[in-house]
Amino acid sequence: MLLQVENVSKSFHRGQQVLQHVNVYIGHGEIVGLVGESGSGKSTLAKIIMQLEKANQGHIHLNGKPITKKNCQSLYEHCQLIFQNATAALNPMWTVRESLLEPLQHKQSVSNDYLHIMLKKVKLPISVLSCLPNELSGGERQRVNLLRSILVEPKLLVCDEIVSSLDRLIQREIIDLLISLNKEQNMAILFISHDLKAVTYLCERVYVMKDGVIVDESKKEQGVFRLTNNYAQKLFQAMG
Ligand SMILES: Nc1ncnc2c1ncn2[C@@H]1O[C@H](COP(=O)(O)OP(=O)(O)OP(=O)(O)O)[C@@H](O)[C@H]1O
Repeated sequence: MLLQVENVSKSFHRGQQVLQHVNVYIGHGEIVGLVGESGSGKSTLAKIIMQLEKANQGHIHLNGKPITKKNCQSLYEHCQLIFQNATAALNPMWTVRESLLEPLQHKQSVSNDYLHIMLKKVKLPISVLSCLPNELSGGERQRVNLLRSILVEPKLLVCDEIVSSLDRLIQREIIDLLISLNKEQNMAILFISHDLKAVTYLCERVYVMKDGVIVDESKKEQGVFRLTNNYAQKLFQAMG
């Protein structure tokens, strides 16, 4: 097992229970979806997995080892988070080259050849290396963001609504890119999205969250999820 979220609960200061006894697991190289209405707690769970928020209760295990604030360096070597707002994720003062190389500082230096190969993989021209984020389109920025995360060769990529703000064609390209990265590098993906069509296309398994509770889970069989919970069925039926 790559990632195990065990019995995680979270409430913020106002006392509202945002996550309740959440259990989620992700196998090596598995692509798993997490869906649910706005405010159901998906991003909070992503932040707890990445140790950006502290759970009130429960544990996170990576490769069978508990993750804590103290050993989160190993977490960041193996797990990367990308979120919707690609603009906010990139330093506006840094060129694309600087942004791409920054997470690799503690690793051996990366050759230009390797960087060029990887740019090709995410379908970006070499010329973007000298650009600032504001000189790129939204889709290009999200690709830079994705490349920045995959250069460290993570075992798990947590994607929080990464395609929502992009047009359909670019969404599809990014999703197909995720599929090829999953195949080539056996990189597991936790794909958090409102877009149930994208989730059905990309993910092998899905969790459905409602008001901070995982209400259903299903593997994909013959292209569809076999959901049993009433709410989960309605959610997927609504996608048409
Ligand atoms: N830092 C915070 N302080 C207080 N409440 C918070 C904080 N972060 C999130 N919440 C609350 O937790 C609940 C869940 O938010 P969260 O962002 O996890 O939902 P979500 O399912 O990711 O929603 P969306 O799909 O709209 O991104 C919301 O009611 C939100 O207001």
